[in-house]
Amino acid sequence: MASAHKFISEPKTAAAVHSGKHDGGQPKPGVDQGPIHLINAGLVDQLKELGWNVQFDGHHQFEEVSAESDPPIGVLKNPRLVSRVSRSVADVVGSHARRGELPVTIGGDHSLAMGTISGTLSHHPDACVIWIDAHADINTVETTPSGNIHGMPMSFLLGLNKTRISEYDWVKQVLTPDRLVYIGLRDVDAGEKTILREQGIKAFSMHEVDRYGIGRVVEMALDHVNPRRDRPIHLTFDVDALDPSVAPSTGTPVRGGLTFREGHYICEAIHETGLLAAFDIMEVNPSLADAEAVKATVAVGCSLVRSALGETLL
Ligand SMILES: NC(=[NH2+])NCCC[C@H](N)C(=O)O
Ligand SMILES: [Mn+2]
Ligand SMILES: [Mn+2]
Repeated sequence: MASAHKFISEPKTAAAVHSGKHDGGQPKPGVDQGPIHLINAGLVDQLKELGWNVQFDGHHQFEEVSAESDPPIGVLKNPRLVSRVSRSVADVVGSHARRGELPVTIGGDHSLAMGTISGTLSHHPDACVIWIDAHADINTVETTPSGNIHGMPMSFLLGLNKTRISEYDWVKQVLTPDRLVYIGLRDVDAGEKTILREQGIKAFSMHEVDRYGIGRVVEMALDHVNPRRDRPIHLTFDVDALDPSVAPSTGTPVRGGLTFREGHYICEAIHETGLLAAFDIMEVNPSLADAEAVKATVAVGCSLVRSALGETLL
């Protein structure tokens, strides 16, 4: 079919690996070191071996915002730092996308998705978002139980906050609830459940993964956000979607998660659509486990990126 795969008629060959060294969206130190570990594990060369022309931007040195000059706004913690870092990530991802490259962002905490998704949508306004996570990260200023902004990026992207925080005015409300789908959820706050219901947002929790199997779930997720398979896809993957036995070194682990294969299957299946426009791997925190568990988490982070960028088993 000529029209079905418009977006892939020119296959992408250039990947821009972008390091989101950032921890301001949550309280546990170390998640800003995640990208250093993935790069040191050889990710760039691994992608080159897959045939990609890889440009590594280096570890981004974000503007410093000292804790003293960043008091909470309402309940939001580190609000200026998170906003400024995400904003510069949006610029970087957007400019790579405009050059026809596939931006791969290595986090860092998941508040960065405010930036990565804003960047993707600035170039592909019709893109859809597939969000792989134990958490929905859709708390609003009104519902957040923690004030940690890594639990909130989706509320800003969808314009759900009733309280205006002018620091976040740059986040344009370009995504619509029908172009978002979740897979892997199992720790969703009460306020978030209400939002998902009221906004009619499609979510496949671990319950649906158990019931239908991951193959059917990915197909149903794509049918929902991408019925004609013509929308560019932004795939954002929080490693805590995986079971803690697979990815132990992360800030908010939740038992009962995706298996190693289920996680990789998602990435492989999205690659097969030919529609992948941007990929994020988030929340690897190398300081929360012993050396062996850290190594396993970093390795799985790298292999998820490889799967999303076309590594196959045969
Ligand atoms: N990106 C993450 N790991 N998010 C965890 C969010 C946890 C909780 N729902 C909160 O709002 O604080
Ligand atoms: Mn997350
Ligand atoms: Mn999570």
